[in-house]
Formats: sequence, structure tokens, C-alpha cells
Amino acid sequence: MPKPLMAANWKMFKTSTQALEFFEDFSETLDSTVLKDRDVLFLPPFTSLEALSDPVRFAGFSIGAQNCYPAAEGAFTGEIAPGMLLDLGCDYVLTGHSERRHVLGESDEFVGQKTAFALDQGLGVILCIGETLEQRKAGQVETVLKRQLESGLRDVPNDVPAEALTIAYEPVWAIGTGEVAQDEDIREAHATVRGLLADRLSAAADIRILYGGSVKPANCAQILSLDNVNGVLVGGASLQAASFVDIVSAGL
Ligand SMILES: O=C(CO)COP(=O)(O)O
Repeated sequence: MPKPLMAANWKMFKTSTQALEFFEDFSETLDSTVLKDRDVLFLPPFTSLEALSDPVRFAGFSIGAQNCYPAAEGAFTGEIAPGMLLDLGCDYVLTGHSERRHVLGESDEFVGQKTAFALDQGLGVILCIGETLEQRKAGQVETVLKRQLESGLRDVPNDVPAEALTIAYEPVWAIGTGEVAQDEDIREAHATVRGLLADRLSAAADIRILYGGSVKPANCAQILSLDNVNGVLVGGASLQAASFVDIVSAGL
């Protein structure tokens, strides 16, 4: 069983000053012995990566970015290359977050290009997938997860190491809505993802599959207890230090 990964996706929240204030509170409050049972990852906006990188890594946590562009460098105004993230000490990058798919219009193909390129450059990738409410109501959960995984992993070698790749299942209808998926929905989706990974990657059994969507201190321990849930990807409830401390320590 891989160690659960507890990831804070801050989306477009916090200046670098606010990020440092949060981190001071968080690291003072957290009992650092939880690190033997949990990995902790911060995904702040690009503008806070430099300020947070050293403090986060010295405290034994990981840091990553919310996005990258699939090229080493070039005329891509406003974009950030994986090598630039590595240079700031990042261990991870998110690809395919539903807000990038649905608000910024990223295609399955583009998500696949980013995933393969970032892995090739040496970043760990958290590939996010998940169905909309319409797709769930139409009974298309498995079809959507299969399509997003197949295109997301299209150029990823089948012997990718388990530590390099993480999948996050985030049902779109549970993100930022307060509506957490039912245990049975999470169990089914994670089992589906595990099966699809097994058809494609040799390290499938050890790849972490995170759940995301309205995770809070009150529901986190229960979610983590479900089969094939190897951590959580938290938005809103990771923005307050006390709440993210409770999430990181949930069930211990
Ligand atoms: O999108 C998410 C994490 O990536 C989930 O966001 P919430 O925890 O705010 O629902």
C-alpha cells in the first residue's frame, strides 16, 4: 500500500506573503510525526513557488505547480516550462485539472502532451480525471474515465515508475460544491481507474489514486479508508492552516 499523499491545490488563491503566513501556521500546528504515515504536497500558484519552495522542502513536504506547458522553452507567452519548475525545486505538476479542461478549454490531447512531456523532463505528474454531472446521469462514468486516462497516458511509457505518476479522480460535480461523492461512487470509480491502469502500466498496483472534491476534515478519514484511495487532492479546505492540518492527520 503506497503512503497516502495529502495534496493542497490552492488554485488562484494566496499572494506569496499569504502563502508564507499560512505555512508558518501550518508547520507550527502540525505534529511532524504524521510524516511517517503521510506525504504532504503544496500546489500554490506559480507566484508563490519561489517563496515556499525552501521552507516546504526543509520541513519534509513536497511542492508542485498547478500547470505547465509541453515544451522545454520557446515563444509561448505566459506559459511555464517543466524545467523552470524543476529549477524552483518542484517535485510535481498537475495536469488535466477539471478547471483547466472546462474553464480554459484544454483538450484530452493537450493534457496527454503535457503529462508525457513533464514526466520525460523529470517532474512527478498528478493527472486529474473525472466526469461531469451530465455524464454521470447518462451512465458514462467508466467511458469518460477510460477516455481521459487513455489520452492522458497516450505517450507515457508502460514502465513509468509508480513514484512518478499519480492519478486524481475528481468528479466535476463534487468540486467546490460541498457535495462529496458517496462512498460507493468513490469505490467504484477508483476500482475502475485501478483496472484501467493495470491494462496499461506495469506499476499499476503501486500508483497512487487520489480522491478530490469537497474533501474536509469531517469526511477525510472515511474517504481515506476506502479501497484504492491513496490520498486526497484538496481545494477549499486546504486554504486554512488549521483545516489542512486536520485533513493531513485525519484518521491517525
Ligand atoms: O479541485 C479540487 C482539488 O483539485 C477540489 O476542490 P474542493 O476541495 O474545493 O472541492
